Order: sequence, then C-alpha cells, then structure tokens
Amino acid sequence: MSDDDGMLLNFDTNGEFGERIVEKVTGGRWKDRRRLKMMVNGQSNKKRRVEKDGEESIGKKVEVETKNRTGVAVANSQIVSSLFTSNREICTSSNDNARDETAVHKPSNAPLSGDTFESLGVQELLVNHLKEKMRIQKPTSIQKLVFSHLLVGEEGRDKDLFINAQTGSGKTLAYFLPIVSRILQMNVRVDRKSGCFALIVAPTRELASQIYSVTAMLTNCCHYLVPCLLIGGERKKSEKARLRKGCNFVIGTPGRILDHLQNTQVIREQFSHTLKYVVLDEGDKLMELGFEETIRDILNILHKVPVNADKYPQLPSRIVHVLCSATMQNGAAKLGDVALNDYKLLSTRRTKHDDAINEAPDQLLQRVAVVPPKLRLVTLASGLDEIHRKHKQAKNGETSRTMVFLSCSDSVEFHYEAFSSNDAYHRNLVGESVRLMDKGNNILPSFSTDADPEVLFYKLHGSLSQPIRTSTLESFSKDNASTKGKHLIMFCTDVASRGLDLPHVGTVVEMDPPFSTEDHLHRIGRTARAGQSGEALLFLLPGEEEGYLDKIKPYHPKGWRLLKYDQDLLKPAFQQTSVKRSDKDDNPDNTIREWDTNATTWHLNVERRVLEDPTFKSLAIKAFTSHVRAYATHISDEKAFFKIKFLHLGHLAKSFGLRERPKGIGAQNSSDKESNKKAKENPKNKIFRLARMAVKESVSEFNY
Ligand SMILES: Nc1ncnc2c1ncn2[C@@H]1O[C@H](COP(=O)(O)OP(=O)(O)OP(=O)(O)O)[C@@H](O)[C@H]1O
Repeated sequence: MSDDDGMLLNFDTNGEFGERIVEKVTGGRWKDRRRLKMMVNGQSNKKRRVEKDGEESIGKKVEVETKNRTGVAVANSQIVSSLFTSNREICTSSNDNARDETAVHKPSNAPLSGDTFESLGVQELLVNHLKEKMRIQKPTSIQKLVFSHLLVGEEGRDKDLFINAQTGSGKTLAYFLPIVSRILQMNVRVDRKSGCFALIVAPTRELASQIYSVTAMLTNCCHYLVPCLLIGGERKKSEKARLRKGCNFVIGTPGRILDHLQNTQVIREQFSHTLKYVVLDEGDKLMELGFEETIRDILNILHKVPVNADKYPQLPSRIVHVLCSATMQNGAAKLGDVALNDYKLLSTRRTKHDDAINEAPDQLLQRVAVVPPKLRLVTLASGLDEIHRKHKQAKNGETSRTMVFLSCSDSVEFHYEAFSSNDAYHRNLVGESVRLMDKGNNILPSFSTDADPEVLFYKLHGSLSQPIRTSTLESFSKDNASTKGKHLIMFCTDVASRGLDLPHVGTVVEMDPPFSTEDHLHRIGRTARAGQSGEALLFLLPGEEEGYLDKIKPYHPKGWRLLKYDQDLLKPAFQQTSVKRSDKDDNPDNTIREWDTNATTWHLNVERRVLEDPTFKSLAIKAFTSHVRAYATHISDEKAFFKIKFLHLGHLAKSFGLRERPKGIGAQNSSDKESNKKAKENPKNKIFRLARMAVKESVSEFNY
C-alpha cells in the first residue's frame, strides 16, 4: 500500500488534451514520485490555478479559493483526477458461475399448479376471498407444506414451527391463513372483544405495516376479526385506544410491543386465555441488532399470561411459536433457546442438510459488475439509464420500479439529491422524499430535454420521520395519477431489504454490497416474487471485494451474468449522445462525443455542483464519511472482503463528487470546537476511530 494515505495520486499528463501520456511512477514517498513525474513530463511543480475560463483540466492539481466558515479565503488544493486512469486492476476476467442464458429458468417461488387451497383444508370463506378479492388461486409450495401441517395434519400440529422458504414465496399467508382458518372453523361466534389469538413481530416498521395490510385484507371477509398495528413512530395513545376497543391479531415491531406489554394493562388482558400463536417474521433479523433481548423480554411476559385450553378447544392448547425467514441456518438454534423448543422445520430448500440455505429465485437474473471506486457514481447513472431505456422501449403503460440499496442514510440522501435535484426541472410530491422529473431534466443520458422523463425518484431510510417513511412507501408501491406508467427509482437502505412486498419491482441494484450475505438474498428478493421475473445488479470494487463472489455463489446455483462496467454499462449509456456541461454550453452544435468524454462531462457536472453548492457538498462529505464508517460494519466472517485499509479513499471520495483529499474531508467534517481539537488527528486514524464507534453503536436502520 502506498504511503500516501491510500490516496494513489493519479496524474495523466497531457501533451495536448486528448493526446494522453500517462506515466506511472511507483515506489518512494508520493511527494517524490510526484516531483519526479512532473520533471519527467516537463511540468513545473508550481501549483496550478483553475484556468481562466474555469475549465478544470483533468489530471492537474488545481487551487480553488474557498471560504471557511468565518468567511476567510482558504486555499483548498484539489485533485481533478481522470475517471479512467490509475484504477486498480480487475482480477475477475472470466465468469466461473455463468448463467445459462439459453435455458428457460422456471420460477421457483410460483404458485403450484396441482394443489388447491380447499384440498389443503383452508376454510371455504377464505378460499373464495383469496380467489375473488386477492386474486390468489393456488397455494405456493411453502403454503402447501405449512397448511398440510397446521390444518390437515393431526399429530404435532401444535408444535413450534420454523418456516423457511425463498423470498417471495408467500410465507406471510403461509403462517397467517391457517391461524384465521382455524378460528373460522371453530364455528364459534368471535369478535374483537373475544381476545387476541396471535401476535406477529417484524423487525421493521415498514414490514410490520405491510403484514398488517395483508391481515386486514384477508380479514375483510370476516370483518368481525380485527388486526391492530403497534409500531414505533406512531402515537402510543391512539394505539392504546385501539387496544381498549379490542383486537384479535397484534402486529408490530419489538420495541413498541414490549413497551405496551410493560405499560399498557389492556394488552395483557387481550392476550390472556386466548393467545395461541406468536410469529417472529424475519426471525434471523430479530436475533441481530440487539432485538434478541427485547424478544426474550416479550416472550417472558407472554409466557406468564394465563392460557386457557378449554376456552377454545379447537385451537392449540399452548402458545405455538412460529419462526419465519428465507435465511436462517444457525439462527434457528440461537432462536431456539429464546423462542422455539422442539420445533418442526418446514422448509422448501432443495437440500435438506442442516446448514443448507435458500437460494435466490431461479427466475431472477443476477448481474455483477466490478467497478473501480472513481467510476461508481457514473456507472450507477448508466445502470439506471439502461433500466430506463428498457422502460421506455416497453411502451406497455406499466409502472417500472427500481430499488437502489446503499450502505447508509447519508449516502441515500446524497444519491437522491444527486439524481433528483441536479437542476430546477423537478417537483416535490411527498415532502422532500419523492420527486417527479419535469421536461428539461437531463440527469440521465437518455433523458431528452424536450420530453417528459417519466421518472420519479424516492428516498427511504431509517432517519426519516415515520409519516414520511409511510407516505413514501405508499407512493412507491401504489399506482396512481403521478406514478402510473412511469419509472420509479428508490434509493434506500436495508430498512427496505426485508419482507417488503412491493408490486413488481423490476430491478434491484446493490450499489453497496450488503453487510451479510443473508441481506444480499433479502435485498434481491424484493424482485422476482411469487413467480414474477426480476433482475438484480451488484457492484463490487476491484481487489478484495471480488472475493465476495465466492461467498454468494451458493445463493446463485443458476449462475449470474458478469458485466464489464465500461463496455456493458457506461458505453451503451453515454455513446451516441452529447452530455452538456452544467456551467456553459461547450457543444452548441450537439456534436456526438465519445462515451468516455460524455461520462467524464457528466461526472464533472456533479463535481462542479459539489464545489458550487455548499449544501450539496456537505451531503457529499457526510455521505462519504458515513459510507466509510458503515464499511467497517460488515459481519466478521465477511470482513476479509471489506476492509477499510483496502479502500482507495481518494478514488472513493470522487464517487461522491469530492475532490478534496480524505484528510481534508476529515478536518472539514469537524463542526464544533471540541472536534476541532481532533482536526489535528490523523484522518486515517479518525476514520478508523469513527468506524469502531459505528461498530460499537451498531447503529442500524432498524430503529423500532
Ligand atoms: N398462493 C399465492 N399465489 C400467488 N401469489 C401469492 C400467493 N401467496 C402469496 N402471494 C403473493 O406473493 C407475494 C410475496 O408474498 P410474501 O411477501 O408473503 O412472500 P415472503 O415469502 O414473505 O417473502 P420475503 O421472504 O421477502 O418476506 C405477495 O405479493 C403475495 O400477495
């Protein structure tokens, strides 16, 4: 590793622009290398100023006057490095897990053709409601397995259950339908005052709200059965009022449920004598992020609630614990001592040995691109542009949905701003978290300035207020006048990775790899659901991160498509067009330029905006530093691929439109006297210190 803070300075020394002479000087101190290189290329080592017409010449060190907080001019040296030089070599040259593109990959999570809900013992009223109102005709394989156990099977049907099946295979209905069916089959008049029969716990507010919607939709056919939602961010007072009115199913997030169990007397009364099922959806996630303690406290309280086996003899005589997830190997054992004992595993995995895993749906097309850090942002733009071009070519009036997963809230904020407000041509639809692109917007290469871009950008992360989170997700998942037939692009964190069942998400882009391979499966599981098609695109950095492919290979037995970021993404997006500079029209006759020139112009537009817009610059700085901190929170057995010391911080900063060196960023980020004392701290040590803090806080998006 070089001695320059991981910041390999890259200068491509131009004789004349376009006639590039790129000399690579290696070894020794970077300052010496720089001086030698400049001597070799006949350049004086005096600091270059921004050339008179404001044109930042690529590959030169420029001095830009900036003002510090007290208005004093501060010389701020920046590196305007070329996107395409001095990038680390990409080792993955061939695809050793190539997908057979000629084969037809039958959906692996689609409903079964042979079986019927009736034959599996589902109550008739529910079967008709599923078919007529929910347009659900046939059970999926996991539903068949669970119904056979919970509805038809006699022996052990009241044992604890671990339901394990692929993403998008209908696990929610797999556990909830039998509960409602057995209540209806009692032929005993029950209503909201009869008590609570089931508690369903989910790790995020969004997932809990979604499960609540499914339960409400299903119980529409038996309106006397009432679900109730308890999640953080909502008013506890109104929740208490709903509990006092009575409900038969409680769905919620761990923190809020425990809060009510400890402080709201009426909920314990609701559960006593009637609580028969406790479901932990996304059970493995509930055992991470500090939920375990809360789950244990919830169960300790529930296990003290009196159970009356005679009141409803057709229902289980004990509390049946159900654990549900698409990923859960060792987690089951861990959860066993918290929730499950002597449980029955119902799984649709192809291989039954204990540590087998669920794979990605067969019909999901996984693509992988190894992208040098400097080119991440512009390659993301080209990837989104490719999806948008397909949306426009489809011309089927359907709404396309794309989700872009990023490592942290700050990075979501930066990318959302970078794409949705790069000019005045946009309108806010839901607060600040949904923007409709107007005619004239040119952020993506395929946008023509005289046509409606048909794109809405969204942001979703755990730091947004609950009402904004709810309304943003509502807008993204429902077709309405603003969204119908458009391309909806959501930048989000892992708060949207689990369980969310959003109508036909066409593509999932993992701009930042997940913090665990299970999260990778859940993220891409937002697409290709219930037999539908879907695509996923994973970005990896050259070098150690390429080893991550071996880690996720078991999840992709059908293989993946390996892309070349330049030939397969950048070139198709940026060729045959002319990307205009944001500060002046340097191409009045719209000459078609080379794709790399267009890509560079596009990126310089972002860099220029970072330079000129202090708000955007602070977003970029926060995003960069938070991203590096988040980088340190990959789980321990995957840290080999994600080590901060392997990161080229200077190149990575560029993918946030930043030109300052990392050390400059560290100092700029200090905002008060206290941290100013630390500004002298070596930036690398500061980043490691912040990373250790992040790991300790294990700050998560799953604030519940
Ligand atoms: N039998 C069925 N036939 C058709 N569609 C179904 C069926 N069961 C569920 N679905 C639909 O499949 C989608 C996925 O269901 P669900 O969210 O329960 O999957 P999941 O297995 O819980 O996914 P995840 O692992 O991501 O949480 C939903 O839109 C649901 O309405």
